Amino acid sequence: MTDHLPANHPPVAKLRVGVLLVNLGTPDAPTPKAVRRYLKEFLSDPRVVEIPKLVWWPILNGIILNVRPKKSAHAYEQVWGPDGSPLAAITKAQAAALQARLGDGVMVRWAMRYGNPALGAEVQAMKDAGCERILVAPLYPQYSGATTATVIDALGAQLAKMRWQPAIRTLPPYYDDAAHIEALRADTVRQLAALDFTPEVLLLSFHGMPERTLHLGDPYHCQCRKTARLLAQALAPTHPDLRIEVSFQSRFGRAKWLEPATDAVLDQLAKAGTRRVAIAAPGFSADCLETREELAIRGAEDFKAAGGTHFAALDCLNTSDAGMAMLDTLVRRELAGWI
Ligand SMILES: C=CC1=C(C)c2cc3[nH]c(cc4nc(cc5[nH]c(cc1n2)c(C)c5CCC(=O)O)C(CCC(=O)O)=C4C)c(C)c3C=C
Ligand SMILES: [Fe+2]
Ligand SMILES: [Fe+2]
Repeated sequence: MTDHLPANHPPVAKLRVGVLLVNLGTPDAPTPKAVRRYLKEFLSDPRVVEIPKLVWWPILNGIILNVRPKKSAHAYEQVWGPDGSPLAAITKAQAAALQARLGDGVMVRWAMRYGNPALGAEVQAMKDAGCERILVAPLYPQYSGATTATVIDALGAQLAKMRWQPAIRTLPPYYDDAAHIEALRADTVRQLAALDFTPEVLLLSFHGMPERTLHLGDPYHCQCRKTARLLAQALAPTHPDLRIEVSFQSRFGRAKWLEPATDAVLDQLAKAGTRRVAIAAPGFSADCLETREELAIRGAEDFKAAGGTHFAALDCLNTSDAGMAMLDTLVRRELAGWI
């Protein structure tokens, strides 16, 4: 069926279905230069920093991009692994594991919203490889304008450049999905059983957002709270004595962020006599700087400095059996009728 094409026409590939896993993004190297490039792209997105450009640009270019890259590069250095940034390495491994589960009829790739591999380039590469139908899956359980919506914005920008667009589906937020809660429950139980102490408190730490976004109608805060409530209910039968608390981490800038703040809660817990804490981050589908450095390193230091004796940061779902079974379920559901 290709004999009508001109001789210089690009090859017409076999039709395939594609799945693109997307996470936030990360620098290419743990150096101030690479971190600066990444932060510039990330923090120039008006969905992430909702301050008028005329006000924000001098602050970003004059102060933040001169100060923060050095500090953040030092933090990245502490978590950088042989495969690079944990966020990129784990997202890549999730794509490989999902590919193995879905088989050759589906092409699974991964992208970063900021940095590399770039989302637009991956969508183009999948279309070039014959994917006329693509499921784009932002790996954020809870929706927010600063995360999920920016993935869809970047997807739209790529589609706007394409003469021959693929058909698109997107994975909805899955904060309260039974498959998600069950994966969190099972993986938390597994990790708690492997600890060499019994925590009094399980602190569920979600990435923060400016509080203003909640009042403007962003559902993120409510979705975090619901994930936490459902997970607490699911853990109650096996862990009736475990106190479960919720906090928000990674405050950025001067505005008021969602509260209570993770560092303040760890401090208060220790000062009020809690000695043994486990912390989990059910808003992150993969471990990253914010979990491995901010929680596992700095959280442990702060908790112990305030009087705590035992501290464990649990892994995110990453490529665990429970996590991959969940992704398999969520993705197959969206691919119904396509495969
Ligand atoms: C999981 C959901 C996330 C939300 C919501 C979110 C909001 C948000 N973040 C910033 C600023 C920064 N975040 C940074 C890192 C970072 N953030 C998320 C996820 C969410 N962010 C992840 C997964 C990561 C880790 C990236 C990695 O490379 O491992 C950073 C960069 C690191 C640093 O310099 O501290 C910034 C800055 C804002 C302003 C915001 C909401 C408006
Ligand atoms: Fe963030
Ligand atoms: Fe941070």
